[in-house]
Amino acid sequence: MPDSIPPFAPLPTGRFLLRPLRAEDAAELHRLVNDWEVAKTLARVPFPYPRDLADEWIGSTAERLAEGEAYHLAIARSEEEGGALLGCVGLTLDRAARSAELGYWVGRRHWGQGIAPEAAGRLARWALANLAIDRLTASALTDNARSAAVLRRIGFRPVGEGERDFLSRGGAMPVLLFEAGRGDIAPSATAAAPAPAEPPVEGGKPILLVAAVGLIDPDNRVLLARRPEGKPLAGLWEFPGGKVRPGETPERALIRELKEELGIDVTEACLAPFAFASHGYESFHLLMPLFLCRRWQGAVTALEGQALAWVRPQRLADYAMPPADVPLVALLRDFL
Ligand SMILES: Nc1nc2c([nH]c(=O)n2[C@@H]2O[C@H](COP(=O)(O)OP(=O)(O)OP(=O)(O)O)[C@@H](O)[C@H]2O)c(=O)[nH]1
Repeated sequence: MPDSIPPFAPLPTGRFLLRPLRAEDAAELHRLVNDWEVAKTLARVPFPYPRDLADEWIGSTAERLAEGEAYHLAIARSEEEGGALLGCVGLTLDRAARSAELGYWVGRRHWGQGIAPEAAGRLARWALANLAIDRLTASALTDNARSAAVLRRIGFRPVGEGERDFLSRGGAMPVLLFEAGRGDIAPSATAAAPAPAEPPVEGGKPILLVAAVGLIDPDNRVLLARRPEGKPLAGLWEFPGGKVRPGETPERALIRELKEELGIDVTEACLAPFAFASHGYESFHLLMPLFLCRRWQGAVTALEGQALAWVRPQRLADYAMPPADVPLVALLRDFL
C-alpha cells in the first residue's frame, strides 16, 4: 500500500483506553516505571529513571506519532473512571520491512488484571488492520515467563532466541523472539475462527461461495476496499463483495452487498463475468467469481467504515491482498 499516515484516534479496548501520552501523565508514568520490577523487563528504560526523562519521553512520543514512525500510547482508565494511567503499550515501525515491534509494560500496582494482553492485543489488531505492515515482532527476556505468556495469548509465535541491550541491566541480555502475522492474531478478543457457510464435506473442506466485483471508473481505476479490524485477514485490500447466501445467485449477492457496503445501485446487466478464484484457505475452500462493472447509480461511499482506494491497474501490486486474489490481479492488469 502506498505510504500514508492514518490519523490516530484513541482505541477503546473494552475496559481501558489506549490514547496518546500527554504532559500531565509524566508524574504518574515516572512513579510506575521507576520501579525495578518493571524497569528490569524493559530494554530502553534506565534504572533509576530520572523524573525529567518522563517529560522528554512523552514529548518525543507525540512527534513520532505525528510522523507515523511509532505509536507509544498510554493504557488508561476511561475518562468517566478518572482516566488513571496504568501502563504503556507501543509500536515502532520498520517501513522497509513492513513490520512493527510491539512493547508494553503495566505498573506493578495494576498487575493481575489481564491489562497487558487486552491492551497489547488491541493495538496488535489495530496495527495489522490500519498500518502498511504485514508482521509484528516482539521480544521478552528469557526469564520473563509472564511477558512470553502475554505474547502467546495474543497469538504471537516464538521464532527463536537472541540478545538485546538492556539499559536497566547495563548490557546485553538473552531474549526470546516472537512474531505474528494476520493469520496469527485473533480478529477480536473473543472471536473464534470464521464459521464457513457450508457444512464440511467428507474428507475435505467446505466450499465458501463469495461474489466479488472489480468496479472500474472512467479513468480505468479499480476500486479496492480494506478489510476492517475485527474481520479475518483485516488490513488486506480486496475486491468489494461478500458471501453468497443460500438461494441467492452470485449476481443478486453482489447487488445486495454493493448497496450495503458502498451505497450504490447496480443492475445485473452491468455485471460482466470476468474470472474466478479457487483457493484453499486453512478451514475452507474459497470459490469466488469476479465480475467487472463500469456502470452504477449513486456515489461510492464507505458505509461500513472501510478504507477505499481507486487504484490504477499498474499499482494494484502495491496493495497487500488475500492470496486468493493474486492470480486475479495479474489477469485484471493484463486486461485493463
Ligand atoms: N469480498 C471479497 N472477499 C474475498 C476476496 N478475496 C478473498 O480471499 N476473500 C475472502 O472471501 C470471504 C468473504 O467473506 P465476506 O467478506 O462476505 O465475509 P466476512 O468473512 O468478511 O464476514 P461477514 O460474514 O461478516 O461479512 C472472506 O473469507 C475473504 O477473506 C476479495 O477480493 N473480495
